[in-house]
Formats: sequence, structure tokens, C-alpha cells
Amino acid sequence: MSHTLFDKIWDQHCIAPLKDGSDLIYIDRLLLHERTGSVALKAVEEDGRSIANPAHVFCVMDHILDTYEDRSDQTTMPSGTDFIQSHRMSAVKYNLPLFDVNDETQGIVHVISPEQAIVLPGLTVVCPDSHTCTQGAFGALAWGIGSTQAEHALVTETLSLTKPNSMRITLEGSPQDGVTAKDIVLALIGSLSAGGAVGYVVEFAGPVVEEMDMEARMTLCNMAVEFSAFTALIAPDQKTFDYLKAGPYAPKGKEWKEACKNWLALKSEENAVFDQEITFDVSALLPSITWGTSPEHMIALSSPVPSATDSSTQRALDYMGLNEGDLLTEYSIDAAFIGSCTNSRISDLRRAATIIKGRKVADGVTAIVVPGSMKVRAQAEKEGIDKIFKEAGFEWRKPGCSMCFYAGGEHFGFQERVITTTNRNFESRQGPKTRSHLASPETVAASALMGKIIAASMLEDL
Ligand SMILES: CC(C)[C@H](C(=O)O)[C@@H](O)C(=O)O
Ligand code: SF4
Repeated sequence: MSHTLFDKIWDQHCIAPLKDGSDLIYIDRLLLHERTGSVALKAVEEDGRSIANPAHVFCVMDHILDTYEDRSDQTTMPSGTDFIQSHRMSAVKYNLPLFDVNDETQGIVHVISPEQAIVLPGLTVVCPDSHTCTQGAFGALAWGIGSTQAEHALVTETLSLTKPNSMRITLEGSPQDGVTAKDIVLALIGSLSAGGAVGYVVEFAGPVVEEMDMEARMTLCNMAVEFSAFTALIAPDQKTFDYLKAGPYAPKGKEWKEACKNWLALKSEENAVFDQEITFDVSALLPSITWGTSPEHMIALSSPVPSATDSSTQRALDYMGLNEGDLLTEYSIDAAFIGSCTNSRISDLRRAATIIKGRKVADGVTAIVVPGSMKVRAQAEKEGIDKIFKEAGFEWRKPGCSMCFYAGGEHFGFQERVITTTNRNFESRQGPKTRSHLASPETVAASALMGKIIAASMLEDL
């Protein structure tokens, strides 16, 4: 039988079939952030267990810590400091690599893992965080787990798992100017629905994916969980290797060459059979935006707000304070946010800065950039991108999840309308009753300047 990329990684990691029909899977890398990872580490400690392979467990600080310039362990989240300090103490106790609050390597877990080459093609990578699927862009099987599973993986380097089904999504056509990976993945979620891939490992393939750079591929994979996929992955190629090569955890010298040779075999065979195949043509897409409270509530930015079709879409319209039939371009915004594991990498900041350059944020709009990592921030500062943002009136922050996630502490104000590069627009996701519109960095940048929801191409016309 011909194998899919997913089959190959699964087979290479399957230690034994278990009596209940699941498989015992070897786990190569475990990533732990201070919000959920600290809980797993504490539980292991309280049970008096030891950690099977400390060199393969990586601790990061990203969810709770403040993103202000002069931050410390104190955070806006009540009891947040306890999570940060407990995480650090466990990392020190067990001798685990730690990317701490003020380190030059600190950042959002899904941004720093590829930067450090912790994720590599063909590995199994887990983290108690739903957006671990981002890292599937490197040809790894990377997925989000719960804190209890993290405890299990810490102590045994394994997890028992029933093999998910496989789905290939082939992206065809050529995207129009101004249509990014974010616009494509939002359109895909709109088409498949938020529950469209329950129980599937999705392989993204086809010419559009091959053309994408690694950061666009990460944006694409990042939102697979928003259509309920178990995870997503993309076959590795030369772009993958080039992105990882300088990372401190990448194999070096002869071992690197050998590894690249092996990684090229990590692809689905020509006649591999998937449980489901979908082809999605991107040629007609326009910049996407969400109007409601689920990522599936999306439209092309130039389309009118749809009518309610049931009580949940009616609730979403009411919550968002929108009238059906209106154009979103008629709505003023209170805030603009560029950040999160979806769109906070250097290429995202560069593209937004091109639009911002020499212009000013509209009066009354709070505009914030939170780079995904200290490395991204340093690179942006080297290129003068921070100055472009600051001169336009954006706040330039230190890395973290920040206002992607109200539960981490930082947030926007009551009922504020926020245009955001993040991945979730659930009720109160970014603050009390906030109204979040998900979009690309380009759309967020243009809207910050206009004070209204607007596509970057429309800005040029003014
Ligand atoms: C806090 C964490 C468990 C959560 C997740 O799993 O995704 C967060 O990262 C999010 O994006 O909502
Ligand atoms: S940036 Fe947002 S989506 Fe990503 S891990 Fe942090 S809270 Fe979750």
C-alpha cells in the first residue's frame, strides 16, 4: 500500500498497538508554556516522578507575561506571577531548556520552536496548546494535547492515540495580489465550516502551498484547528531546510546533510490514498475578514454582512453590533492588533510596515504590534521596522500572546471593535465583550490608518 506523509511519520513512531485499538506513539519533543505546561510539571513533581528525557522538554514563557517594555514576573493576570515562577522553578529543578521572560530567545512557543529548530521534519511534537498544529508546516506531526497527556509524555516519552483519519487539501490556482495565506485559510474555513475536519490529520498540498514561504505555511497550518483538524502538515522541501538550518537545535555538519537527504523522502507517495480529498481553488479569492464570533463567520472584505440563518448567527450579529446587508467598511474600529502565533513573524511585520510607512494611525484608534519573538523583534529593529510603526502611532511591544488571549491578562476595552491578525474571534476573546475581526496583517495595517475596516488595496485609492 502507498503511504501518506502522515502514515510514514505514524509508522516510524508506533511502538506497539494497544489492546484498546489505539497505538503507543513515541514522542520526540514536548513543549511546555507557563499557562498549561507549569501545571503538568507541578503534577509530576508532586507525584515524585522523574522526567524521561529532560533534553527533549522545552519550557517557554508566552501566555501570561506582560508585553510592556520593562516587564518582570508581575503580570496583569491575577495569580499569573505564580504560573511564571512555578514554571521557572520546575525548569531549573529538572534541568529543562528554558526560554525565560527576559531572554533574547523568548517568544511565543510556536514562533520560537521553528526559530530554534526544535521542530524538525518527521518528528512528533506535542504541547498542551491547540495551535501546536502551526509546526506541522515543517513536515512534523505536531499536535495539541491536554495537561494530563503532557504529564504522561513527560514521564514516559509516549502517548497512546487512536490513529486519526487523513485528508488532503490541495490548494490550486494563483492568489490575486494582496491575498495572503491568512485570507486563504479564512476562506477555507468559511467553505468547510468550523467543524469541517473533525478527526482528520490534514495534509496541505499543491502548487499554492509549494509557492508559499515557510511563514505563510505556518499561518496556513496555524488555523487548521479552527476547522477542527487533529492537526495539519506539509511535506518538507528546500525552503523548510533553509528556514531551520541556522537553528541551534538543528543537526550540524555531516548529520545535517544526511538528515536533509532523509527528510526529502517525507512526502505522500503518488498513489497514496487519503480518507478524504478536497481541492480548493484560490484564484477568485479576495481579502477575507470575519464578521461574527467563529472563524467560519467570514466574508470577502468587499461583501455585505450576511443575514442571520439561525439563532446562533443572529446572536453573532447582535454580539458584534452589526446589521445585515451593511458593508464592514462602514464600521469604525477602536483598536488594531498585529501579533499572535498566526501572524507575528518578520515577514508579517515587513508587509504591514510597507503599508504603514509615512502614514499615521487614525485618531482614537489604539494600535499595537507584538512581535512573535525577541528574535523577530531584534530583526525588525535592525531593519528600522519598529520606527515605522512607532512614528505612525503604533505601540511596539515585547513578545508574548498578549491581546490574542484575554485569559492571559492583557486585553482591549469593553465592547471595543478590534481588527486583529489573531486566529480566534470568540466572544470576549480579546477583552470583555470585545468584537474581534480576524484579518491579514495588510488589512489590519490599512484599517488602523483609516480608523475603519478597509483592505490595503482600497487605501491606495484614497
Ligand atoms: C492557553 C492555551 C491552552 C490555549 C490553547 O490551547 O489554544 C491558548 O493558547 C489559546 O489560543 O486559546
Ligand atoms: S498567540 Fe494566541 S493562539 Fe497563539 S498560543 Fe498564544 S494565546 Fe494561543
